[in-house]
Amino acid sequence: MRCGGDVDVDGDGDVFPSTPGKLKTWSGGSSAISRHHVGVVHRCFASTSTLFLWALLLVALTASYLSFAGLVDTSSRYLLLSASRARGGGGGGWERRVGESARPGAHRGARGLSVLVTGAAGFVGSHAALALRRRGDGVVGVDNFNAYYDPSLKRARGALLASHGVFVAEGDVADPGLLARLFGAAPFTHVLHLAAQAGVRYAMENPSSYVHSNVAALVALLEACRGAEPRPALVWASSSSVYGLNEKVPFAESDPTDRPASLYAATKKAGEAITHAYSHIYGISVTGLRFFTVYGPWGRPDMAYFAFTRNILQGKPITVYRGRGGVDLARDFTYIDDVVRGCLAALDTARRGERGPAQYRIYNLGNTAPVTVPRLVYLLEKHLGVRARRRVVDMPGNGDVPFTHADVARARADLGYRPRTNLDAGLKKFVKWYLSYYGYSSSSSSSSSGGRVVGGGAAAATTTTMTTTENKQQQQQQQQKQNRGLR
Ligand SMILES: O=C(O)[C@H]1O[C@H](OP(=O)(O)OP(=O)(O)OC[C@H]2O[C@@H](n3ccc(=O)[nH]c3=O)[C@H](O)[C@@H]2O)[C@H](O)[C@@H](O)[C@@H]1O
Repeated sequence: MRCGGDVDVDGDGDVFPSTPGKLKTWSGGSSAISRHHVGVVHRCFASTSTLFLWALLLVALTASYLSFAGLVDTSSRYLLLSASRARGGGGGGWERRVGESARPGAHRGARGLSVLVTGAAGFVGSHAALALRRRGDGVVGVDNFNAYYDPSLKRARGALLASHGVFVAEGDVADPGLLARLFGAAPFTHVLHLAAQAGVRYAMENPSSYVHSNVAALVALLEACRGAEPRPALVWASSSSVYGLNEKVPFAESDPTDRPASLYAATKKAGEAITHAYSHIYGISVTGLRFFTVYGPWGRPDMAYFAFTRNILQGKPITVYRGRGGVDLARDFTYIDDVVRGCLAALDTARRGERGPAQYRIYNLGNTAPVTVPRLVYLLEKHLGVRARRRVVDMPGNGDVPFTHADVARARADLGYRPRTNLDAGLKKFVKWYLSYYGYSSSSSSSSSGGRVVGGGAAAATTTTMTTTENKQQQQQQQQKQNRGLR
């Protein structure tokens, strides 16, 4: 029995009992119920004006509840949105900037691609993003600017992209919220996925970073791609390291890749399997590019050619690994411009939105001319004009492989890929850039750990210790050239 909601349980004068069960315990006999009933009815409905007041109270309570619920809903949505914006480094204009940067140019000859480049502040990513922008494609970058190597170098690449109108969103590709915002803000036709945890030997120090960046982030990206409208074609960076302990040379895409020598290689191999599954199930066009030891200006400080240069200039010894039986190690060192051309050709030839099975391709992008590590050191000495202090040691069991050598027949046939730069010419360009960026004695870029620059290493204008006025002028001219482009 309810009047305005409740009945007095304890008979202490409270009108509103809390539960029907309490009503039962209270109702000792029919007369009691009846007496109480009558009393309550009497108290509740003693007059019409009381009834009217209760009705008014009810209406007011309901109205205030509804407006409070609406307020809670609105404000929680607002808070969620704010949190997600903060994560994406955004603000009011974030979506607008993504949209503008993603829009292809309208000039004649433009291909009209709209490309999301992950790892855009990285070595290959920054070059590829700028090359796309230069030919008129829409480009948006994303990068987490992590500290695997000197983040100031990544910031400098990012600044260069910004000066060419490429917006780089700061965040982790493994964050589905960030990806949802990016895909919500622009209709990307292609994704060039270059974000990764690179480096073969660092996997022994920090294995989980490889699982996070090379596996979890890849899956997050594929999930975003499959839900995107239009659905973008994916071109991504695999690695020559997938050939692992393979001894047949040159390495062809059809060779077995089931004996990885490092966790890095294993995660890249896993990436090939994962992208195949997504391509098969969801019909996503996928192209995996196996890069062969890419080097060049604006390169990665953790790689041998870069770390050797730094040490040679500082008069520090370099460690040259030697293979079993004293055999020199060799790499199919590939110049950055050749790799970028391969990336753009892969994007241009990716088929999207067709009926039938989705395109799934794998290509080697190498130089087809392996060079030994001692020869690399000799070439660096030549271009730097400084003798290296070598420390030759047996190759430690750290995931390294003795040699790599690409067969690029497939890439040549399908992508028109033809590497043009030999190691001598490429290192000459690298050394020129290095000296213009760091100067002849780059003290602040010197602290290293496992070949990684841990701190310092900003743009030439702030870090060089060049001594002569002539050098300073030369450096300023080179800096101006850099501001016009990466190469
Ligand atoms: O091609 C690839 O797939 C890989 O190429 C490079 O890996 P790596 O070829 O090992 O390149 P470096 O680390 O620059 O080493 C080049 C050569 O120098 C040797 N090395 C390296 C470091 C050192 O201190 N001394 C030394 O002799 C290595 O053993 C290797 O033979 C990249 O670091 C990987 O991210 C990439 O995926």
